[in-house]
Amino acid sequence: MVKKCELKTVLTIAGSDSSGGAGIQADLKTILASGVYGMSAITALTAQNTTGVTAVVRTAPEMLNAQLDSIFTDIFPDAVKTGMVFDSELIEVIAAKLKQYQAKNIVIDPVMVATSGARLLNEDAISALKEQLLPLATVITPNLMEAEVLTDMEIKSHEDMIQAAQKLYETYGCNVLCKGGHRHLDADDLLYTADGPLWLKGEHIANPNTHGTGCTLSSAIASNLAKGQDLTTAVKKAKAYITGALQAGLNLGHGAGPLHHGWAI
Ligand SMILES: Nc1ncnc2c1ncn2[C@@H]1O[C@H](COP(=O)(O)OP(=O)(O)OP(=O)(O)O)[C@@H](O)[C@H]1O
Ligand SMILES: Cc1ncc(COP(=O)(O)O)c(N)n1
Repeated sequence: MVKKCELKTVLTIAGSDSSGGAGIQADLKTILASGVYGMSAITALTAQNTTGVTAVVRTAPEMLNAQLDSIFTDIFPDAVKTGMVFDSELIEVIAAKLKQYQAKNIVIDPVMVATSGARLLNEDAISALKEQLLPLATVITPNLMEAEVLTDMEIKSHEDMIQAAQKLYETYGCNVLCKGGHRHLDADDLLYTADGPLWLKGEHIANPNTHGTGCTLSSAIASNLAKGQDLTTAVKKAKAYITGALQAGLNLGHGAGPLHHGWAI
């Protein structure tokens, strides 16, 4: 007789990256490395590698619906993260299912464009993302460019990051982690909650292999929330995870390569 084992569970709703560096694959690696059980609902298949995306096929809305029903009616996730959601029809399905099943600990990574330049969210889906998904989030994790699009502001300084995060917090009623990975002098992220702004300081690591940093960070936050950590602890530990995964210096592929998951093992 095998002894019973309990694990917390995380669902990622995102696109598949055939090279394993971002999307569903990065999410599941991070979730596993965090000691949590991972599940996936795939929004799109991408043919992609470290140099770029060559093809995208989106999942039919009925199929995304069916994946979400299968998951929520059996193994209820302790946390959910969303990544590439691609278009407004898929966003509608996701928002409806998150509401129907009263999902908790929702981390929304408002993925818009891949590091390599490919669009992962249709231009006309930005309003659906804002109106339907962001208000459901426990925390949203825009990078600087995404925060600019969502706030219609130019973000250059630390002060701009605070203003943008505050605007998002007030408009959508969710906590905000504004990521500073694209800053050149540092990699300071800003967490904005009911307690106001909190800087998570980071040194810029000179590693060109940053494919999937955003996916990894949001999955680590979701895993930590699933384990019962409060948001600030979850985000601080996720920042430590991404820093270690970048410092490990994995070097694969001909372009911006993937991260080293399980670097601490
Ligand atoms: N070169 C770096 N040095 C240190 N930390 C970094 C670096 N690049 C990214 N990070 C960290 O990685 C996390 C993800 O931030 P980033 O701004 O890269 O998100 P993103 O653009 O959404 O990621 P992605 O490249 O997957 O789209 C943040 O915690 C950020 O500070
Ligand atoms: C399926 C999928 N989801 C997300 C990203 C963003 O990651 P990055 O900005 O590092 O390319 C991606 N490239 N592919």
